[in-house]
Amino acid sequence: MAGFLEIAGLDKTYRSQRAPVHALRNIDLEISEGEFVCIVGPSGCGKSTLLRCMAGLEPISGGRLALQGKLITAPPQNMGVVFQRDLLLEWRNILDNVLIAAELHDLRRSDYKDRACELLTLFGLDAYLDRYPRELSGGMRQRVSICRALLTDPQLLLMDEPFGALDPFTRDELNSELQRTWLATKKTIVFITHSITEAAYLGDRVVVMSRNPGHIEKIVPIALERPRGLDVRDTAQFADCVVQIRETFRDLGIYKG
Ligand SMILES: Nc1ncnc2c1ncn2[C@@H]1O[C@H](COP(=O)(O)OP(=O)(O)OP(=O)(O)O)[C@@H](O)[C@H]1O
Repeated sequence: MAGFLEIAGLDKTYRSQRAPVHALRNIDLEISEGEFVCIVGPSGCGKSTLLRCMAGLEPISGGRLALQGKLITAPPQNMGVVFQRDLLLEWRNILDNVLIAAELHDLRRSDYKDRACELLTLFGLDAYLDRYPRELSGGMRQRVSICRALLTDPQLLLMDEPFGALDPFTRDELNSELQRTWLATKKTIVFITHSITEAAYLGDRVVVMSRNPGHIEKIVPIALERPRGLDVRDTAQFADCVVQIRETFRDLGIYKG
């Protein structure tokens, strides 16, 4: 479905007692249902701002932002969000942490318990239902936060640097798991990352952003077959995609390597 998520001429300026900050300028982006879109860009180019606007957590200053034709003015029901910090509640066990998503949507916990267990099993955490967050590794904690975001079966999943704090092995593992989940469920995913390789591995398209103020510089389609094994990253086709993205940053003077 074309135009599942529509962003047209979006502008965002933060206003406070200090000088206004023009964070986003004239963002145009149409995302189809079931698409996996990655957004990559240097620090401060407005990636998180854009995601928070999509999540209805930040008002826009101009332009249009709509999900399935409905303007986004508050967090939509059919959306899940995963942040870099897992935001788990330390005093709740893993199952109860996942079930928070039902409580937040005013849904009955008992109706979602089976689904929570299914998701935790899918992510290899079935032996940890009654454990507490402090007993889990960083990768396991982030898996729990993905299960929480998926609990109410949202059509749209927004992910802000979810694997940025993880070691490279765990990050690879979660990249594969996320792709597998996406292929099985065909959710629409918007995924923010600082890693060009991660973006090219996961995305159907990679949106390349630049700053001052934040804007879209280029959109690179990634025509690699699915499912993608991690070794796709060793292919010439993959290298071509990475070079296209990296060259954009080099031309902008952002990437000097
Ligand atoms: N609440 C806020 N009030 C004022 N300015 C803000 C606010 N949040 C972000 N900004 C500014 O907006 C711009 C974009 O910030 P944002 O966090 O969206 O960038 P980013 O690309 O996600 O950065 P990073 O990759 O470092 O997380 C920056 O100049 C930042 O200082």
